[in-house]
Amino acid sequence: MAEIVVETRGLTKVYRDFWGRKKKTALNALDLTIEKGEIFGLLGPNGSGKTTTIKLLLGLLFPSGGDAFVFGQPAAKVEKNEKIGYLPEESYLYRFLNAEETLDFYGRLFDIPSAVREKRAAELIDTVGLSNDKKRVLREYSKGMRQRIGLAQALINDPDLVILDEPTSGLDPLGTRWMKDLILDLKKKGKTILMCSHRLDDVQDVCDRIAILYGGDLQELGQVNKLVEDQKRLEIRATGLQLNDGLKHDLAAVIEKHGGKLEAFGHPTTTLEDLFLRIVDESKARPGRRYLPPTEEAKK
Ligand SMILES: Nc1ncnc2c1ncn2[C@@H]1O[C@H](COP(=O)(O)OP(=O)(O)OP(=O)(O)O)[C@@H](O)[C@H]1O
Repeated sequence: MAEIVVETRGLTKVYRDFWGRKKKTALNALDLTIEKGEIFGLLGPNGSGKTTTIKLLLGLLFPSGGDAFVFGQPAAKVEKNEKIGYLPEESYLYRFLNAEETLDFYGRLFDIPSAVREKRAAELIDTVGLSNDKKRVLREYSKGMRQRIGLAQALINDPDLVILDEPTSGLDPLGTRWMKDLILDLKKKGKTILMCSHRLDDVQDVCDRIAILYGGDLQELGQVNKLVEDQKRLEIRATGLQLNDGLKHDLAAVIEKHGGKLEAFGHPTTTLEDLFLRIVDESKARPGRRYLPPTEEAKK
C-alpha cells in the first residue's frame, strides 16, 4: 500500500473575531489523503479555503475541529516541518539579501551543516537558473526571479513534501514551462507535491489528482485525466492520412453503422504554450523577423 503523506479527517476551521464570535467557516470537515509521490492540486475560487488548509497542515493555524496529519504526525507538531518545503504565494524573502545569502539564511534555520548548506545552495541556484544573478540583492529581482529564489528556498532542506502556493504566478511562458518541468522532476525524485493554483492549464499539465473547494466545502476529488474525460464522446486519431471528402464520408458511414454520429473531422490543435515555446526556440536559433503575411493566394 502506498505511503500516506498528508491526511485530514473532518478538518474544520472557523475564524473567530476578537470576542470569540464566529466570523467565517473557512474550511468545513475536509477529508483528504495524499500519497507519497503524488502531485496533488488544491483548487477553488478566491476565499474557498486553500491557504487555510495549507496553514493548518503546516501547524501555523489550529483547527476548530477534525484532525490533520503529515508524515503520520499531528500537523501541530512543528518538527515535522523539517521535511516540508513551502513556497508561499506572496514573497516574504529579505529584499536586502542576495540569492546566496538568502539560501544560507534559510539553511541555517534548518540547522544544515555549513558544508552541506553551501553545496546545496550552489546546486539550487543553478537548478533555478539564477547563477548569473546570485550576487544581486532580491530587491532588484523581477517577479519571475523572486519566484525562482522562493522555490530554491523551499527546497533548501531537501524536503519530502513540497507545498507550492501559486508556483507559476508571475512567470512568463518559458518560466512556467521550466517550473512545471521542475515540479515533474521533484515527483521523479519521489517527492510529494501539494500545489494551489488558479492557472488551471498548469494544474492539468502536472497534477495527478485534484480537489476542488468552494466555500470551504470539498466539491470534487479525483484523478485529473479521469475528471476531464468526456464519456459521451469518442476521439479517434490517425497519422498518414490527408483530409478529404471520401475519407470523411467513409468514416461517417462506419460511425453511423455503430450507432454514432460524426461530429468533427479535422486536424487536432496543439496548445498555445507549445506553439509559443516552439517559436521562441526557433527565434533564438535564427534571430530576425520570421513572420510573413499570407499571400493573396493563401487568403482565398
Ligand atoms: N484571519 C482570518 N480571519 C477571518 N477570516 C479569514 C481569515 N483568513 C481567511 N479568512 C477567510 O476564510 C476564507 C478562506 O480564506 P483562504 O485564504 O483560505 O482562501 P483561499 O482559497 O486561499 O483564497 P485565495 O485564492 O484568494 O488565496 C475567506 O472567506 C477568507 O476571507
